[in-house]
Amino acid sequence: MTRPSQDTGRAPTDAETAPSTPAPVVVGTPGSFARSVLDERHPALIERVRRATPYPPGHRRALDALLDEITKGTVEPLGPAEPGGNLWRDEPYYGQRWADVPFLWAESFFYRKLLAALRHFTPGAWLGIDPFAPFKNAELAGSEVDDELAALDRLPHLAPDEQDRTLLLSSLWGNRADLGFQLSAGEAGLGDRVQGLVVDDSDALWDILAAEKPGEPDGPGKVCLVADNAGPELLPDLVLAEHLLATGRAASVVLHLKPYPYYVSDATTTDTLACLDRLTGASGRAAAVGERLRDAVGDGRLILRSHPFSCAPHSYDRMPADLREDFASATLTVMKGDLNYRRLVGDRHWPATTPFTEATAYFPGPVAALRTLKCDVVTGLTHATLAELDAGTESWRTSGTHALIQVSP
Ligand SMILES: O=P(O)(O)OC[C@@]1(O)O[C@H](CO)[C@@H](O)[C@@H]1O
Repeated sequence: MTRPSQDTGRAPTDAETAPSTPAPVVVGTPGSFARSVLDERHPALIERVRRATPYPPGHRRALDALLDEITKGTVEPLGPAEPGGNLWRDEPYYGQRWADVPFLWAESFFYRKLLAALRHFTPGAWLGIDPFAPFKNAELAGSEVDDELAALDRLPHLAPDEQDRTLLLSSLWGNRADLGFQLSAGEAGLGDRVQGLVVDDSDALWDILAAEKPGEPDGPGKVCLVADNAGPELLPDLVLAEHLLATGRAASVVLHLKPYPYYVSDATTTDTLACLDRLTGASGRAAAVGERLRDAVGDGRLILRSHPFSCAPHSYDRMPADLREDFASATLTVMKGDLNYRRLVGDRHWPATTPFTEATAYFPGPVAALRTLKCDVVTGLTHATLAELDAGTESWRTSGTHALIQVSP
């Protein structure tokens, strides 16, 4: 029954009764981005994983079964003996077609099932083995990383505000180093970066982080940096973290990592230690930054945290109290990457001009998003920017050629 409005006694309009948040993105029909991830990216990934490591017959059969399930079957729960499987027991999607469940949930569960197939959590010889390590290691060892590290030697020749901007943009564009996304790009490779950002709130970001603020004699506070991909993304994130510490923008940085391998390239503690080794094993400024980061871990100014919610199939509006407390007590939380963006604003069909501040209103403190655009979800665009983007290349939302820096103070 339609209830009359309390103020006027009249029946509410459609707009007044409409839910304030749009519908979640579901995997959906062929042709959608979400469906292409399930139909193309995940099967290709299973094949890559199978080829990268000499898995024994049981593992290979389990990979076959997973491929079969995601391409032909319905969502099946984890096996009864799977360690930690109880965390996934009460999910509402078992027995449904993969195409019919929320995209965010489907992807997360796919990665969890992949780890189960490879006995990642099962005591024994394969416990804790990262199936994505061969890709991550090759990328970290690559000559492109050598070039990026060598470029750090030029940094002191820049003015301080240019140093800030260079390191911020390097962390932002590092987000293209995402092997899942590169799998979808295929042989054509990644398109060129577009000059300029679709939203650039970097001034607001630096204002929040200003080293000396009138009326705040306590000095800098804590910055939470919610990491995304390992290797070529995590390196500039770590360099940025060191810059925030060295320039007095942060007294401490909490680096949020994944507790286990996830979304192919997502950074774990192991990946972070590998990056520190890569830095200290370089020469010049990169090595010095690496040493300072090691010291910062040692004296508690760089804190590595891996909360289980970092691999949860939910948006951050469902974060548990201890994580909320961490973000609430930070001067700024910086969310890196596309998946964190989806989880921050909610993986929903937002009109692209919905204010970012509105979509993140629940967040317990100032929050910034640094992200290259690799999925359909976006908020905070002006009508003019949206019109311009829609008039240009069709795939601006998903091609990783566009990027944004958004801040909700
Ligand atoms: O979070 P990241 O590494 O920037 O990107 C993750 C991603 O590659 O995976 C998802 C689809 O599988 C999308 O959110 C995006 O395309």
